[in-house]
Amino acid sequence: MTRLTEQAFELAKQRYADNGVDVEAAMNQLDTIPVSMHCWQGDDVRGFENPQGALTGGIQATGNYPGRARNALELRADVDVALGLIPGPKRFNLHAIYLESDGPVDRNEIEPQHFANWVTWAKERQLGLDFNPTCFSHPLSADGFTLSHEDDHIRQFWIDHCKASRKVSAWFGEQLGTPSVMNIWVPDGMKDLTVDRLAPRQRLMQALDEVLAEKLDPAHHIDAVESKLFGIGAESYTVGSNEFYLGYATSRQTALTLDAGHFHPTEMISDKISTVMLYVPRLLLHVSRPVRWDSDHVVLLDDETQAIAHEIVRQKLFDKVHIGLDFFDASINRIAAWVIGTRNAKKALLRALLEPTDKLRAIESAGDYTTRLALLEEQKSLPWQAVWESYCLRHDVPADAGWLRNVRDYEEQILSQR
Ligand SMILES: C[C@H](O)[C@H](O)[C@@H](O)C(=O)CO
Ligand SMILES: [Mn+2]
Repeated sequence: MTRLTEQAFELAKQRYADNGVDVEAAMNQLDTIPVSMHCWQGDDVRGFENPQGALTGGIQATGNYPGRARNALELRADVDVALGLIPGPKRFNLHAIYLESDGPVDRNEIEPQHFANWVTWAKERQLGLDFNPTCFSHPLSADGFTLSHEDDHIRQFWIDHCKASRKVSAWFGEQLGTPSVMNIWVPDGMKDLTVDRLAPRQRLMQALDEVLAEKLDPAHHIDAVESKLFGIGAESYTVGSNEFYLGYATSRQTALTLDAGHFHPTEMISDKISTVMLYVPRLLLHVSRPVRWDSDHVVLLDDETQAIAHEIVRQKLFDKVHIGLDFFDASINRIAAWVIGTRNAKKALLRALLEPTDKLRAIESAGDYTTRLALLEEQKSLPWQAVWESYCLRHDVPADAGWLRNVRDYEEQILSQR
């Protein structure tokens, strides 16, 4: 730590202490909150099953920035660079299409062995892994339906894929000593006016029940379900709507996934956390940035990211909320995208931890809304950046934008050769 950074940190510590905030305690708490980085930022959601195939399911990675990872070795090398530039605890989130195998393996036949290299890699880095069945980019999802498909055989194929995925996920948890959160998202929906909006939902409910029928050890595996408003090509009807999954997760007591891009543009997931936590045992967050639609832009340190972090911290949901990221930008350096988005999620958490919440609560319950607003606004300019820099340096990662040099060097030496 340079003398200047040290001095800035000491002054910041004093400033926060005057405000009733223990900076060391905040930093220690931040050390207990992992952020799960998603594999799919590294290769535009292509995976290794059929990387040349189209990305379907109503999601899109736009841009053609050079150097995307083309295989698991490249993806692991790339994410290693990102991991080394982000302070504090991290996890890694895999989709089923990121399997490794000598020959073709269909989705309903995936097994833990196909992810053995990922587990070895995660063990070496003391990372927890999370998982997702991949119910898109496959010939049997081409007509827009998977778990809610009318055709029994196709529906069963996706049920079997999700069941096989649970086995992989539970194996991750067992091997790594930390539960894998497995998120089920299906793209099922219709482009245009839909007459029977009920039957696909009945089928989805039954299919999910079949997927979840086997009880798995919660120490190894957690089931989560993710709703969505609409997808490209499924603008008029989404089977797995918010109401569908809120009801499903509540009645089955699974975790509920809230993706920041999956609601109407003025609806914020930060405001949903306190509601849904009254009914579901756990939440998985897909922290993302929708620009006009579910565009999955890189996460910023913006009002909504901050509001999400405030909710987690103010309600002390550390053990009940799993923080995952879900963005994929192919128009900029993909490693930089990971670093920017993940550092921002962590900055937001740190800022939330530096809030004198009890004091603000007391002011609020005394009805002094003037002071509440004044203090909330003044806090934004307190010297949290000095705390962030010290936190980074304690974790041996660059404190400022210096991390970009590492990414540029890697780009010059490795990515530009791809
Ligand atoms: C690739 C992800 O699983 C996917 O983005 C899903 O979580 C989603 O948000 C779809 O819009
Ligand atoms: Mn998502």
